Amino acid sequence: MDILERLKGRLIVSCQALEDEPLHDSYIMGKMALAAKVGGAAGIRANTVKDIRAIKKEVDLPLIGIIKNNYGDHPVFITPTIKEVAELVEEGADVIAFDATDRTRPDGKTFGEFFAEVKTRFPDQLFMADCSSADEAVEAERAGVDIVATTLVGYTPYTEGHVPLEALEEVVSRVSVPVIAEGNIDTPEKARKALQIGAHAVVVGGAITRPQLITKKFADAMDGHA
Ligand SMILES: CC(=O)N[C@H](C=O)[C@@H](O)[C@H](O)[C@H](O)COP(=O)(O)O
Repeated sequence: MDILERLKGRLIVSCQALEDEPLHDSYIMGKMALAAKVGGAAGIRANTVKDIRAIKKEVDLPLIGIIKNNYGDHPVFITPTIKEVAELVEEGADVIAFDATDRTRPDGKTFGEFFAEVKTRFPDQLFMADCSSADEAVEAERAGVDIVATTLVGYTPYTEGHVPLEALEEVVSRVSVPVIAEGNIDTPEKARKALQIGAHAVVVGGAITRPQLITKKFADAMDGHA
């Protein structure tokens, strides 16, 4: 069965902890991925070569790889240049995701220029476009990506406050490639709703793998009762 077929209608768990997060450790991300698999996840999304290697030791699920790289304070940081793409191809990531927003990248390229170069160099690789709007998803499809995702809805200045599931609905109505719902899907109900809207699969991160955020939800809800 091909990768997209294996992910259809299923949950993908994003296992990420950046340097400033309590669980920043590749061993822990490997175990998070194992816990996700035991719980029924069909795929994993992971950041960095180190984490991908640790996760592959624990699970044999389809993997969406990214490399978050900060070039100064440039706002495009999810797999921003072809250098990070090449590293992920080398690691054998099943799908490679990258920022596909309508913003110039740290090396001065537009998304279109970046992806044309990527596709020429790695014609057989599956690619997923992390978008913030339906217009960007349409543009990414036109450029030739295999999957579009709502990962960055609300994270660009021009989508601030946009509701992820509403954006998903618009994306689904305007593209033909599979759409992955990702970003602020923080309840099982929202995940199911995303599939009903027409998402091919759903990525959940923080609500499963960032315990500091989960704890805060409880602590906040209990505030004022001590
Ligand atoms: C905006 C950004 O940097 N998003 C990142 C993309 O890889 C991750 O930090 C998110 O955790 C991931 O997209 C899953 O989303 P959520 O954790 O909301 O379920």
